[in-house]
Amino acid sequence: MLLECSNLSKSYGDVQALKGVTFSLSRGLSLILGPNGSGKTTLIKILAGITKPDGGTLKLLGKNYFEVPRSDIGFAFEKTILPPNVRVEGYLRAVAELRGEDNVDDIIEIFGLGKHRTKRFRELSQGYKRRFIAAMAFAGGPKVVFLDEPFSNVDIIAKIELVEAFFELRKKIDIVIVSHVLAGLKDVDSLVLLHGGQVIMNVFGNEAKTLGGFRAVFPDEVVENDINRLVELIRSGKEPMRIEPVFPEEFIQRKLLGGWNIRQR
Ligand SMILES: Nc1ncnc2c1ncn2[C@@H]1O[C@H](COP(=O)(O)OP(=O)(O)OP(=O)(O)O)[C@@H](O)[C@H]1O
Repeated sequence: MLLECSNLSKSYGDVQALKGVTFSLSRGLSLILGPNGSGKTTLIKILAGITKPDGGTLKLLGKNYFEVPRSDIGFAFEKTILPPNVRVEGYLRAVAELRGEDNVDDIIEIFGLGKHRTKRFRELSQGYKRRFIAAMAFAGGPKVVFLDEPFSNVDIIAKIELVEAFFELRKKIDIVIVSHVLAGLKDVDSLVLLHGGQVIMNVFGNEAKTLGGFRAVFPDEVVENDINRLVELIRSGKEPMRIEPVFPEEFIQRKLLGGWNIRQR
C-alpha cells in the first residue's frame, strides 16, 4: 500500500473535520475525493505538515508518514502562487537540485513546457501556470506527489494533457490527486470518497478503474467516463454541447440510493 490512514481525527473546536478516518491508497495513481466540507483540505494540511491530527496514524509505504524525508514527498496546492519573475526551467532545476535527482528535461517534456522553458511565471497562461506548478511537485524525483485540485481553471485540452502527463509519471512516481471532481480520470488505481469527515467509499483495482468523472453531451450521443471516445469525437470534428464533471455528490447519491453501476448511455 502507498498510504494507510488509520482512525485519523481532527476537530476545530466543536467541528469534527475528520471523524476517525480509515482508508488505504495503492501505488500508482489515486484519488481523494469529496464535496466541499468533507475534510479534504484538513487531510492535505495534515499530509503537508501544516496541521497536526488529534489522533490516528498515517503510513507511507509501510513507514510512519511523519518520519519520511520531506524531499521524498512533492506537493502542488490549488492556490500555489510562485514569485512572478521566476523562470520555468531555472526554477525546476533549483527544486530538482534540492531533491537530488536531475529529471528536469523529462519533466519539461512530459508537461509540454518545452516552448516555455525561459518564460517567467507571470508570462504563462493559466493552463501553463498549472502545468508549471504541477511540474514543480515532480522535479527532483520525489517518491510520491500530492496534487490539490490540479484541474481547477484549466480548459478541457489542458486537462486531457495533464491527465496524460500524470498517467506517464505514475509509472515512476506515485500520485495522489485531491479533488472535488473526478475530472476525467478514468483509469485510477484506488480511490477514497470522503463525506462529512467520514469515508463512504474506498475502492481499488478494477472497481476504481470503472469509475469516471465527466459527461460530455453531444447532439446525438452522451459520453460518460470515456476520455478516448471523447477525444475521438472531438478529433472527428464534432462539437460537444457541454462537458460537465460528475461530482462526488452524484456518487454519494447513487450509493445512498443503492445503485452503484455507472450508467453508460
Ligand atoms: N480552521 C478551521 N476552523 C474551524 N473550522 C474549520 C477550519 N477548517 C475547516 N473547518 C471545518 O472543517 C470541516 C472540513 O473542512 P475542510 O476544509 O477540511 O473540507 P474540504 O473538503 O476541504 O472543503 P472545501 O472543498 O470547501 O475546502 C468543515 O466543516 C469546515 O467548516
